[in-house]
Amino acid sequence: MSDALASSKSWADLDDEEDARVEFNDPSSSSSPSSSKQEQQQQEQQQQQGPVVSAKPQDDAPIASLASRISGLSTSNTPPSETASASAPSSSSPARPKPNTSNNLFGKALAGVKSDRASAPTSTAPASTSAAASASVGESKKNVELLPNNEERKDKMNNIMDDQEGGWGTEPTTNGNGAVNGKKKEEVVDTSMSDGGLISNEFQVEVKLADLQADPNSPLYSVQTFEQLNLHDDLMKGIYAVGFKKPSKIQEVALPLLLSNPPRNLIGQSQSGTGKTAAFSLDMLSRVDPALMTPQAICLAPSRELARQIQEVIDKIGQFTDIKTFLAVPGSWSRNVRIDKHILIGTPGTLVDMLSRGKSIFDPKQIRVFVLDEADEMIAMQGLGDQTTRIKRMLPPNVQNVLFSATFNDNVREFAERFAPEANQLFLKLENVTVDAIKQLYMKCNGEDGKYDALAALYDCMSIGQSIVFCKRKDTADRIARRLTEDGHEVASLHGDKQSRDRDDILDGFRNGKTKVLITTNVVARGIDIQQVNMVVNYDVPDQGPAGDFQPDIETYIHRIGRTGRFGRKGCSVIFVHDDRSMGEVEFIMQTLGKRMKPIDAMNKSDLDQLEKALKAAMKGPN
Ligand SMILES: Nc1ncnc2c1ncn2[C@@H]1O[C@H](COP(=O)(O)OP(=O)(O)OP(=O)(O)O)[C@@H](O)[C@H]1O
Repeated sequence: MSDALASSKSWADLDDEEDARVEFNDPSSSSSPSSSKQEQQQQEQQQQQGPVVSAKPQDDAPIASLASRISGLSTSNTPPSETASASAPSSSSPARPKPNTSNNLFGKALAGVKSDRASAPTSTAPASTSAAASASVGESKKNVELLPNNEERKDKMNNIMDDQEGGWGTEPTTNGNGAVNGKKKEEVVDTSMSDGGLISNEFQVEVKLADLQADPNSPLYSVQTFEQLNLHDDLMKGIYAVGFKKPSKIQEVALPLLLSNPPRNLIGQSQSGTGKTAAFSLDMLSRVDPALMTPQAICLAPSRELARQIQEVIDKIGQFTDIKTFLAVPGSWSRNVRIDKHILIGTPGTLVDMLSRGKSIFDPKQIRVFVLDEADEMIAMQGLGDQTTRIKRMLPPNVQNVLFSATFNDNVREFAERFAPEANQLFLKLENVTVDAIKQLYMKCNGEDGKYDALAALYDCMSIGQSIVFCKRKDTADRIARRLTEDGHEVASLHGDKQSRDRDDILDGFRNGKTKVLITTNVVARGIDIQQVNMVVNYDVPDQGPAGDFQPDIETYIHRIGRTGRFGRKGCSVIFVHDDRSMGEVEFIMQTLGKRMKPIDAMNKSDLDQLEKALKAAMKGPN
């Protein structure tokens, strides 16, 4: 294939697609929006408050200093000299912030109940923009503005492609302790959240985390223990119950920032599968007052599947508290019934519906914490941003806004800073955004039809553990699922045109291991955490749709491949290339992320053998 970006017929054919941002419809079918136009007009007529201004800046220097010692993260409060300094581990702990028990709004919350808390930091240095964070923005600007076809890109591509010799299956791993391939293992931890929960998985995967969490270069590394994070005893019991031994980097750095008082906004970025959910869940669980029987925290997610998953995590970590959760998704609530649970987890359309009924479902003025998971998607102008902003305007001005995602591109980042003013900020440098344990491959296919043949050839590999195949369009997902089934393979398909109940059943079937291969759209590209997924196939290169000139959608690529390689596990991703344009797009992704992808041939036995070996190794965990 040539380097040129010749547009192909199959590409031009996509022009008539409806841009749903999340997934693309078969043009002949209709989609069902979560709130009707009429209801939206009613909601728009409602009186709305001005933009939220949040907590005053305060001194987070000890925490910023902690962040700066841990490689990969930069905070808005980190002086340049510290950010540039070594990433060596330190045994010293930062001063622990103390919840402000005199604060009326937060005084009775769980965070304030524990008596033996350390003092809060006292100085009042204002927040500043991190030099390291700015540097990473500059870098990403430089990369993202370019599409392939210039000299700089070619040079960079040559460097990336030159680096492709050698095997890619099971190379030995070393860490800061000198352990090689797990020889120094002390403990075996099963971190499966599915264990003992609503959904149990017969396909248990064991992983040894001790070495990874002792490696300063790992996003799972921390210098502290959960015990040092000043959490309530009942939440500590929950953490032990789910099997967490040590916080990840994002948990260790974000939690003190989230829990300090007065509450302050936070924008947090961390790689996929590094434990962001537990970080914001612990914040919400710490801040609500169990004695007050009304919603006090809202967590929004872009899909019902992710909202359900987050609810499950909160319920498990909060199982020793009296805090109750409510799932706010289409079909889960009644117009006549007031909600008396403490934490709402839901999708924006449903929350808009609920709030359009004034205070009859719940009183928005009681909300203290507003969390956006997958925040870049939730505030994106072309995405769910409208609804999210409308919800926010109905909340009290001093609500704590918490925005988490694995990706924040430059545009979204600016918007996030306006959405969550004066926030503590934790951003990754572009080169750290993807998880190294995910082996990224690309596969040349013989035209659009050849993609199906390649997928069928990969089936045996895909069913070694569990796999997710991402398509651009819902009808493609259905079509290839049907063909694979007719060809004797067991697969399920999931997308937004399915009934809610069916969607739940299909994902549960996949989560508990009954289905090994899930063919889907971007509806589960983000957030879904199924640890035994060891392979992701990008059947179609993700693109930005008509609004983005069909350019490659780097963020979606990162989230899709992030469905594997969760919390220290290994995984493989394969992206299909079927013409010059898709090749150019894959090169662009490699260039932007600075990561090589190895070519692999579905018809080459040796390649498939290697893939099989890598996938089997990935099933056993990181070691
Ligand atoms: N401290 C910990 N120790 C062990 N396992 C953990 C810890 N924190 C989280 N996990 C596990 O790591 C997995 C990934 O966590 P989570 O789903 O929160 O990732 P995430 O950062 O939100 O990813 P994404 O960006 O894809 O949404 C989960 O299975 C969770 O149970």
